[in-house]
Amino acid sequence: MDVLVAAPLYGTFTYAWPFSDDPIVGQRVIVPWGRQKRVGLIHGLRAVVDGDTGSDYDLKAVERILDEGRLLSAQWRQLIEFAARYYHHPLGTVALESLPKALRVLNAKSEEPVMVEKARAHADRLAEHVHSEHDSPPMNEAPALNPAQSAAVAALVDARGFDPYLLYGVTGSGKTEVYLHAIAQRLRRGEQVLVLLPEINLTPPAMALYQKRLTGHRVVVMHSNLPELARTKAWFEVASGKADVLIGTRLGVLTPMPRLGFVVVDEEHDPSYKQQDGMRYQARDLALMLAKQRNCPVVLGSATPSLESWLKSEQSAYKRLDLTQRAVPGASLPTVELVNTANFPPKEGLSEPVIQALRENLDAGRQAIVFLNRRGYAPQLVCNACGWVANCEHCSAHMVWHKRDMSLRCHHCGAGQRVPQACVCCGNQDLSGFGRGTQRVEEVLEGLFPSARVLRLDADSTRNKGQMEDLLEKAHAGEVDILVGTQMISKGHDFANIGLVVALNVDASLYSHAYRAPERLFAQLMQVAGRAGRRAGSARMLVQTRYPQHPLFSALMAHDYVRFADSEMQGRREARMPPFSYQATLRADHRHLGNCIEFLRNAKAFGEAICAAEGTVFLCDPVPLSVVRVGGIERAQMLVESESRPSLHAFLNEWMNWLTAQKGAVKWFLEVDPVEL
Ligand SMILES: Nc1ncnc2c1ncn2[C@@H]1O[C@H](COP(=O)(O)OP(=O)(O)OP(=O)(O)O)[C@@H](O)[C@H]1O
Ligand SMILES: [Zn+2]
Repeated sequence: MDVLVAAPLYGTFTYAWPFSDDPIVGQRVIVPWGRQKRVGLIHGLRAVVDGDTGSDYDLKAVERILDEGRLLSAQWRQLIEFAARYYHHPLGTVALESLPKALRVLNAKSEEPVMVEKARAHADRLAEHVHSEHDSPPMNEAPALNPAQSAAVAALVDARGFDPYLLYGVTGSGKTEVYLHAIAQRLRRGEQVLVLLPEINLTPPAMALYQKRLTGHRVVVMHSNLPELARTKAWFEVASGKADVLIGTRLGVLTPMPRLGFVVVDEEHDPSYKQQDGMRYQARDLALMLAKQRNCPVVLGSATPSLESWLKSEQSAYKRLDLTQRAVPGASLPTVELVNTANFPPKEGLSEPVIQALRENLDAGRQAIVFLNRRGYAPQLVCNACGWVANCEHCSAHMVWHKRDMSLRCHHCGAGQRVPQACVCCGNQDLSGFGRGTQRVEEVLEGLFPSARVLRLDADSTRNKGQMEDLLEKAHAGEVDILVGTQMISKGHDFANIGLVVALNVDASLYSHAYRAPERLFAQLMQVAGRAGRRAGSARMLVQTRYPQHPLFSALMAHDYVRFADSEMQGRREARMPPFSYQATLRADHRHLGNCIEFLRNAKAFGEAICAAEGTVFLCDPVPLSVVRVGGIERAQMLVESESRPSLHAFLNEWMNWLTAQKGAVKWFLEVDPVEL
């Protein structure tokens, strides 16, 4: 019998079956694995004929059966198989790592953790799902839809079979309301619904809203920060078909949903849908594949769609649903103003017009957002005498100064240390921070507006359990006057009283060499602008920049996504960049960069031999990553491109055969559709 095991090896492993009950594909078992035991998943059955091969006698036997019946359906395996194939990742790893930990990791005594039985029993106890066309769930407190929303809902309710939609709705246009109405109707047909959100911090408000509206239905949430038991319970509820709606971050897409009938991907443009380690999948893309396999409609929603999705809608592969107005009567998009820092040099990061606007906004009793995408106090700690800069010992990066806990921290490898009393080079005690992060801006704001309640929301202030919910609740309850934060506060949240948004530090991304940087910056600025003016009353956004003439800003000031997308698309088309070409990168990691480069050169030479005849796939030269060393390991990569997706994958298949055969100390991995280059 063929068993999948989580191991960085391609293929299945064959074991003997010593039990009288028949094995079932999709059942979990315990198998011996070297000197250990591991959870395996039965993937295929094959009859071993007596004396068939000489190796039969050393075929190890399955030790225990973990599930009474089939745990994982053929439908689920179909998606997992697609993902493994498409991302060229070992199937066993993909399959097992998509499960909650309790279902794939044995306890210290090599037994299944008790948690699994608890979670399973919990789901068993839940009432069997019943539905009827007549028991319309009461949509409590739902506002009456406007005509554009109604049209969108009608399309999504009527959709049958695989049918992708792009819900292009400006910020605050009531996309959530469209999802809710469509979902309520689809639930009446007994369908299960998957709702993907890009970030954990968006799940608590979504959960509260969905539960309130969809009374009588079971709504569960799944993300990587859930306690293990809660996640395992949620998994069984969804996989048994007892839960009706799954609200999840990207890992939600890999959860089995037997009654799946509708898929929603909110904020589809968001880079967080891309997994950045292990199998580097794009959850939005997998959600589309899922909908295709399950033959059901899927809606991608955004005010700033990814160029990939926008192109599909232009080619009519996705049907577009437009919401062009804000939903709340009297609400309007903020006016966007640029503050030229050449004319208004910032003091401590804030220019005079910004300070003035903050003051007026406070006086008007409204909340403000100050957005900058850099956490910590200062990105560098410098000696004012000799110019020494605190660098990470393990990475080619500066240490970030975190003033609250007097530490220096590396944002690449996580290394931390106390701030030195004096320069380690010359002994001078005059050290200062260069540049500013959210903590420093928070401090500056507290100094400027002593009576204002300033609150910081970033990865550091929300590290402890429940902290993020508490802070967001405060912001929603109006117990905060100025919110300082990273992209965490910039998207999705429906704040009621934001009268002003200030964007700082945007210039670096304006002229970044990364080809997706403008797309990302534009989306970020549109999204954070979108937090303002969501109820009646006017609102402003101020962007501090040295380059006010940049074309990105004129589109931003006009809230004109389409103009921006058109011009960006034009550039990509001319340069044959995605979405007009398909890419993969091969990364190599080793203590010495030279070894990485040599490995990649060999891979390139072999790759060129494969594709020489065809000429449809192009291999670029290996290059070191911009942050070359992280945690003592040096990294390099090479890009592979093709204008044809099938050609690229045909090439990658062959290339993988060579790569997997390589022995040596260089660690490598392949990334398909990379976002960071
Ligand atoms: N038809 C309606 N009438 C009145 N208010 C509405 C209506 N539809 C939605 N709203 C309200 O409009 C606000 C914004 O809606 P929602 O959060 O769904 O916007 P969104 O399109 O998801 O925006 P974003 O892209 O910025 O996240 C919410 O407070 C919502 O309750
Ligand atoms: Zn480091």
